[in-house]
Amino acid sequence: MTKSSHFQKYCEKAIAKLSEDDVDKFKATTREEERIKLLYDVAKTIPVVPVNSGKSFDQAQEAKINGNKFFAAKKYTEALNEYNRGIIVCPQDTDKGRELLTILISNRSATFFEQDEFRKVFDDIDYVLAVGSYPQKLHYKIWLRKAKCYDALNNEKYAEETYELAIKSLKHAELDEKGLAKKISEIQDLQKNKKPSSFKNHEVIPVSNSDVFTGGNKEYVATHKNIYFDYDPLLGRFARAVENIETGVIIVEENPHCAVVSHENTLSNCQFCCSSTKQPFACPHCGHVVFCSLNCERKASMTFHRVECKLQPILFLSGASINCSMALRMISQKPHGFFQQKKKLLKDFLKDSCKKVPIKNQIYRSDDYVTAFFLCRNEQMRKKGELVHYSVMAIFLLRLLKFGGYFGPTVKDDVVSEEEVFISSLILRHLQILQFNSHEISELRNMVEGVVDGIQTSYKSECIGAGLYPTLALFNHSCDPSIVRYNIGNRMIVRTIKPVKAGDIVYENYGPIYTSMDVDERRTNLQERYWFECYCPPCQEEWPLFDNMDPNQIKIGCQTENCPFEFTLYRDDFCPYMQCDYCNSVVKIFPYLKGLSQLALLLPKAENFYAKGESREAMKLFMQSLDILYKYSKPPCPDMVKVQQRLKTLFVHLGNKQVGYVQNL
Ligand SMILES: C[S@@+](CC[C@H](N)C(=O)[O-])C[C@H]1O[C@@H](n2cnc3c(N)ncnc32)[C@H](O)[C@@H]1O
Repeated sequence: MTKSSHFQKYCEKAIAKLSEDDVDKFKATTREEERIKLLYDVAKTIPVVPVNSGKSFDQAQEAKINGNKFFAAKKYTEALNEYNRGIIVCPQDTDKGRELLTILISNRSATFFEQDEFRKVFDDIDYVLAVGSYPQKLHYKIWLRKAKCYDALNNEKYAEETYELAIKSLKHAELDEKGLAKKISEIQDLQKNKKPSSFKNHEVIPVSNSDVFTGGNKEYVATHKNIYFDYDPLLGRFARAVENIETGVIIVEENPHCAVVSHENTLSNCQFCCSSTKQPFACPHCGHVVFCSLNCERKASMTFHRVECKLQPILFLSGASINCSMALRMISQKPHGFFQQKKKLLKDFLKDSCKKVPIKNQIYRSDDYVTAFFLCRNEQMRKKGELVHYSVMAIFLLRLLKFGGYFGPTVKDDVVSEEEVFISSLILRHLQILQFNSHEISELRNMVEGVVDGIQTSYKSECIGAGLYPTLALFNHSCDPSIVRYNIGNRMIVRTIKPVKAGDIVYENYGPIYTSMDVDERRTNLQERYWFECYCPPCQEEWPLFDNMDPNQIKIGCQTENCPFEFTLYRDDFCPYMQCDYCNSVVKIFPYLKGLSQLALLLPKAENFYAKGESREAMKLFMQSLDILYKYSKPPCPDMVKVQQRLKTLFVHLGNKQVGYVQNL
């Protein structure tokens, strides 16, 4: 929750109404449902204030006029912004509104045509036809535009058919005889005098090793076959490597159990898949969200957005955190019958309360509600009184669901049914789960239009939303992690950022990194946010911050199996042999220095590719360099950090990217 949110203020006010007796009763509760029942009357005093739909015919009309002016002046970016704004706010509940919408979309397709964005022209024409109120007299225009796109893409057969369609549609055009003849001859000229198109398809960068998961993990379907999940009473569940895993390997590719776009990004990123879009598709009923395709619009409208259309702006305006939106989405994305059916199963599971390790022989899938339901809540550590705030929030979210029609049109706000109590109790559990398990969804943004692939350009990673990834949520934290994450849409991709040996724990990172935050701050941060004390090597051994690392220092591990001893050498001051203080074995230093000397050639080459934006080549050389660094030395080491940083940048560039980001359409 933001510091000064309305909700928080109302929440404090409501909680202040509780008597000491109420608080004691609350502390004595053992079940979420009891907590909801106990607090409903107090929590229902928090107002649910309806927000207007965000649709306006006049604003849409104004956007069309502005857009047309920009189009005529060949200011296509500005024209697009206006048409997009008009499309989002245009009402769709009257014939007049739908007709205006189709004209806005058609005009936008003309703008995309001028920008050689032919795929987008096709999508907009499909959109016009799906809305269905485009004036018949104008139909020839969209067929003609579509035919020209086929021409530009050298698709002769479809171009021919579509030109014919344009000619046929001219019978509805309101043209006089002379105008009609002129148009027909114009189209026939286009058919006859085709110039070979110079348009090249953009290179599609492969974004993941699609072969990784074929024959992959049979139990945890989103992970690489060389990962398994272990359990320890102190650490809970965590990931380990079955076999050695090299640097750069994708070890998790996971769709979210649920994902939410943050408030600031609802007009730039698709509500359904979180991808940024320059071609928004509108919700027919509200002007508060966008979709990146008709397909996403339909999938959202048939599931969560059907209910959230009315309630999401209220939730955002309340200032509640994104975890609250996710706790609600975990419900709104399924019909309430689904949870009623699961009720008995969940209650049976809960009786057997230590279901920490997933039930053997069951497939662990991120779309399975039971999987999400049993994610870590650190329930033994939570003080009962702390749940008062979460319970009040769960009741507010339940009331929003009622307001949005989740339980049907006739439910009352001032009373709560058993079914509603059950749903609210699930929300209360979701809030606790999300506190420890949610992940940011991010994209790279570059404000400079036109610079796309040069890695050296100034992209900034921005959080666009949050998601729950039940497989990734099983990874424990280290301040020196084994992985880097990025998103493609709302899909999470996780790659190794160092070589991992068979049997090693594979670590995630929850925010604090040893190179940029000192140990006390990291430990405090992790304790406050995730409720555990960090004992990773950087915390235990107090590794220095990157700025304090000595570039002349090299650490080498003793070669005796399982011996933890490390030698520290200095580049210009070393002896050929060293003896281990721990197991007394003697280690020859020369092979290590020889191994590391390969970097003198490799790293400048890698940097050169990196600077030129040749990311594939740079990636290969940096991965090779990292393997050498880990083979012949041990962290902390400034070269390792630098190479890992480069690799992270290169990997993250394979994910979501938005060029020419425009704030607030
Ligand atoms: C996202 S969950 C990770 C999976 C969790 N271990 C489980 O059993 O489901 C985060 C929680 O795991 C535990 N955890 C994560 N990293 C840890 C670490 N390095 N040491 C101890 N506990 C850790 C903490 O309880 C933390 O709140």
